[in-house]
Amino acid sequence: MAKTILSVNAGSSSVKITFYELANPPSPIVDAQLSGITSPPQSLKYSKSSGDKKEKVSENLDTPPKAFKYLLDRCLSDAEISEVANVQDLAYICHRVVHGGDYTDAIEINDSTYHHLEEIEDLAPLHNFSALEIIRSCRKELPNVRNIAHFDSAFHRSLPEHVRTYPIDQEVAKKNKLRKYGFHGISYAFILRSVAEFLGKPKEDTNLIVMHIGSGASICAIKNGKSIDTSMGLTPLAGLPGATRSGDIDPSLVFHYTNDASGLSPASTKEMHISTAEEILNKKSGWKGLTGTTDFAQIAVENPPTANHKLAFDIVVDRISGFIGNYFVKLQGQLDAVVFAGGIGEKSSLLRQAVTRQCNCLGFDADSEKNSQGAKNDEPVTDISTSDKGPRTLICQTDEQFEMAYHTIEMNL
Ligand SMILES: Nc1ncnc2c1ncn2[C@@H]1O[C@H](COP(=O)(O)OP(=O)(O)O)[C@@H](O)[C@H]1O
Ligand SMILES: CC(=O)OP(=O)(O)O
Ligand SMILES: [Mg+2]
Repeated sequence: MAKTILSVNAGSSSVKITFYELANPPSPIVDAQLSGITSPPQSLKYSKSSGDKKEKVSENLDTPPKAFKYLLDRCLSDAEISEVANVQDLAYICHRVVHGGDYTDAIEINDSTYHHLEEIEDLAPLHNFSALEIIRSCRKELPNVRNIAHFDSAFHRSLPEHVRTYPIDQEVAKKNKLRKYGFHGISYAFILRSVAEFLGKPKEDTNLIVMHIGSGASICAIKNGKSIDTSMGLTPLAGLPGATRSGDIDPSLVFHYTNDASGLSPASTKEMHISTAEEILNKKSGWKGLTGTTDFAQIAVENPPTANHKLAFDIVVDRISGFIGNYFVKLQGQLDAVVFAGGIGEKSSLLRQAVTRQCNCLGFDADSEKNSQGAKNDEPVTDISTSDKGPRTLICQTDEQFEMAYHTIEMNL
């Protein structure tokens, strides 16, 4: 029996798991995704070679660990895919861990690396806590399987010092590890490889502005295959607004919003401590704070249902365009392509249209017909540019689970 590899991607609004045959490149067997974790009802998308289907979920799976357990049981109990039924054949479980602190590459989890990850959990409690809980349960339930942690922050190891440093007292900054880390790096690594291949260029010669726009949204400037700036910071709160995250605001705002900004949020638990300010800016802001919905498909429509829906759309377009202008300058206009990715970047033609129109003066544009047709089904990269000249406008169907499986095999552990 061939060995298998499982990739687990616990995001802010979804958990996605994929089983692969352990081969180079890894070949997918089954993929199960649960979305709507922050806004019930949750829905399950289940895909294998015989086709895709959507399934209703009757249990309330409102945390990533609950969703992971449900998805795993769903795959393991599928009699049609005998390849994954036997957990003895599972060689690796790859885990997406958003914050990797100073780690610059993926690592195998053992007692010592696990404890180190627990120590840096406080840097991003809202993100790392769930991933660590999933890792803990895998180590306990499947003790013979090797667990590999892949970090969103690792891709940004190349950020220049003047970009990653905050202008604050450097003694405090060093002691408390306060700097820009950046996230969505597993996705950026997949996109860089796929786009460089599509353009027929070596990664080392490729310059891109890439948007990963999903429930969490960020943007990255890639120069000669390396991240030179990105919009998220110490935590995934900085930069662009997200489904429930404010993105950049004046930091003083929190003290005017609530008198109790530094108090413990009622959402804190014995194991996970978060302040009221963190809770408000991470969970109660973004387009949910503006409109009440976390679903961007209800906001990116021709006729928005309320003025606040239109405002939310305009804010997102404005903030994205601002970063594109900034990164265009940092790349000195030497740009091969502008890339849209992530749940929203890949699916919302309206968002792509509005952003490319706003940035039209930089020499790239989207063809309205190609843009409305969107990403081609089985192809990672689709070109939606208007002309053959200038930087390409691309959609990339990013795949963090694949990237983790691919990189695990590449690491040759
Ligand atoms: N057709 C669409 N138009 C606009 N937004 C969409 C569309 N389809 C899905 N989305 C949005 O994509 C987001 C989820 O993106 P995804 O990258 O999967 O999120 P995450 O990984 O952060 O959980 C949700 O906000 C959802 O509403
Ligand atoms: C880093 C981050 O925001 O991740 P996600 O978009 O998956 O929530
Ligand atoms: Mg995601």
